[in-house]
Amino acid sequence: MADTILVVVEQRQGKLNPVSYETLAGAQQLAAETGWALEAAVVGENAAAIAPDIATKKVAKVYAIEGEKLKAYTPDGFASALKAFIQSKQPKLVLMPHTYQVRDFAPKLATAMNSTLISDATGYRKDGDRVLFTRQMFQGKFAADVAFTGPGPHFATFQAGAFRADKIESGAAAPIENVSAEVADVRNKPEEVFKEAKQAVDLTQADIIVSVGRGIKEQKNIELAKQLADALGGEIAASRPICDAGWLPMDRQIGSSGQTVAPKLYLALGISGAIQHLVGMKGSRSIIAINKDSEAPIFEIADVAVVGNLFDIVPPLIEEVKKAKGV
Ligand SMILES: Cc1cc2nc3c(=O)[nH]c(=O)nc-3n(C[C@H](O)[C@H](O)[C@H](O)COP(=O)(O)OP(=O)(O)OC[C@H]3O[C@@H](n4cnc5c(N)ncnc54)[C@H](O)[C@@H]3O)c2cc1C
Repeated sequence: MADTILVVVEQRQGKLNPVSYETLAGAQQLAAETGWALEAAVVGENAAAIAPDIATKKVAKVYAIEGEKLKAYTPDGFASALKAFIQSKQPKLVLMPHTYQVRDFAPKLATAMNSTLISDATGYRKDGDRVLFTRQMFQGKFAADVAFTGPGPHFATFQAGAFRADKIESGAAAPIENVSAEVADVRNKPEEVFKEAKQAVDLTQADIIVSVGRGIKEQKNIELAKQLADALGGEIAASRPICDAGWLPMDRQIGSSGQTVAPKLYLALGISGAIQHLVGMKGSRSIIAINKDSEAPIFEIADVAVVGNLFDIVPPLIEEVKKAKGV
């Protein structure tokens, strides 16, 4: 077995899913700590068009795996092509972003290889020679460090926000190898690509998020946070109690049972910082928290901690943002 980490990045319809960069950043970190080589693979139609971008990200090699039976995504097609490829390369570890598509085919792939998948990991840690993967248990009440046993290749997926995409290192253009996929029978009939309901927002793509918690007190006060989000050109989001109360739609919830985000700026208004919330936003590049309780746990991860009453702070803040933007 080669001392190699293989990252399978995700492309859909010729576009790289940006969470792939986060997984690559995590894999680069792990490769640096273990001394293992890092390679990447892109699968499906247009893989060869995506590969050059990945080749600039400090990887030793990129494989573009294409084939007639991979033109449309199917779990059978992807699992079969990757099984043949991974069997031929024998990496120690295969890492993937925990996307809808990956959750669809990765269990099948790992099982087909008599291997194990640790899914939705929020990070990893080295323990001597072992690499432990951290994942939530019991609906986010506990975080467990999980280790692989038995021979590899082993499979793990990383949650969105587990690593920061902007930490990815670039390198000299790595060689690209085009691989003609070996695909066994595809039993699935490709359907239209899954899209979330139209009204659903994809907060993972937002640069700025203003998030409200129970400190906002009443539904009518949500408007204040919306005004701040609008002034900043950001999206509004919330902690679970706000969505449970129906003050904002469920697709705006951040946390272990909501979305995981990593915006450039996360502004938390009256959010205490329960672990179930933190796991959904701790990867944000910059966190500003406004809370009247100086002991609020959110301050442990905040870059800027503002202790005070949000109703005193937010209205003048909106005015200052508007002034600075010349609105
Ligand atoms: C299985 C499970 C899954 C969960 N999943 C999620 C999830 O996905 N997302 C999530 O968010 N939670 C989740 N939770 C709930 C989580 O445990 C917390 O209860 C929740 O995050 C708390 O929300 P909050 O911070 O808005 O409210 P609180 O904990 O009540 O905090 C309100 C904060 O506002 C501050 N405050 C009050 N008034 C003001 C004011 N005027 N100005 C400034 N600050 C003020 C207070 O000091 C306090 O810190 C989950 C729980 C469980 C058990």
